[in-house]
Amino acid sequence: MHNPDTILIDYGMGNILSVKRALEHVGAHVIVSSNPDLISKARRLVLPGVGAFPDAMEELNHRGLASAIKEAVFGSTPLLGICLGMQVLFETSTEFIETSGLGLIPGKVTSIPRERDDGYVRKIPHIGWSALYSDCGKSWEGTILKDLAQADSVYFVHSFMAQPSYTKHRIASCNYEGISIPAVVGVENIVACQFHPEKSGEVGLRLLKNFLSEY
Ligand SMILES: NC(=O)CC[C@H](N)C(=O)O
Repeated sequence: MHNPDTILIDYGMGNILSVKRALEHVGAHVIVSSNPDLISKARRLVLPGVGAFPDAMEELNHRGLASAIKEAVFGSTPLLGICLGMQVLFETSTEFIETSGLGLIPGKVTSIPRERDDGYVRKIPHIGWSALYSDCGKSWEGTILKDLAQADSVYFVHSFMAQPSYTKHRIASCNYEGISIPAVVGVENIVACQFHPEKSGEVGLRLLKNFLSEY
């Protein structure tokens, strides 16, 4: 039996319902909350997000959620960040204007480069299914990717990419028109994915189920 009470953090930045439905489908008892007290005491947290980085940070800060999330994470609460909810875990982003993030993962968020060395211009945003592969041959045991196969595909929608400062924090990447994009990162009790597990069919659901069992 999974420990109940996964708190899905509501900070006004989209896609809450589809993430809630997907988590419930794999057996989670989900509470949607924007209450800093509840969040700082959660058993497990999910931080979703769609939109722009500066807006997300503004919401997290003025609702008192940035400090609640940090308190929880420093107290070893497992946290899953999804898409923009992954990017805000990093130190800074250059989306629109350089903005500080939560700083829980060393590294920065920068735009996906448009120009390739051979002159080809990438389509931005990166929208669609891309295959995951292990970074530096790292094992996926004990992570949200447990039991997934190399080259299983997941659904991405983004123009920016989060780049961990340390390769040890990279768990999986995808190759988008010749550039390697970090797709899953992990630091201790934090794990985060750039793609949308709630839009990634069976593979996405398996990954959410792994979050409940492994974290
Ligand atoms: N899908 C999104 O909300 C994208 C998040 C972020 N603005 C990015 O472009 O990477």
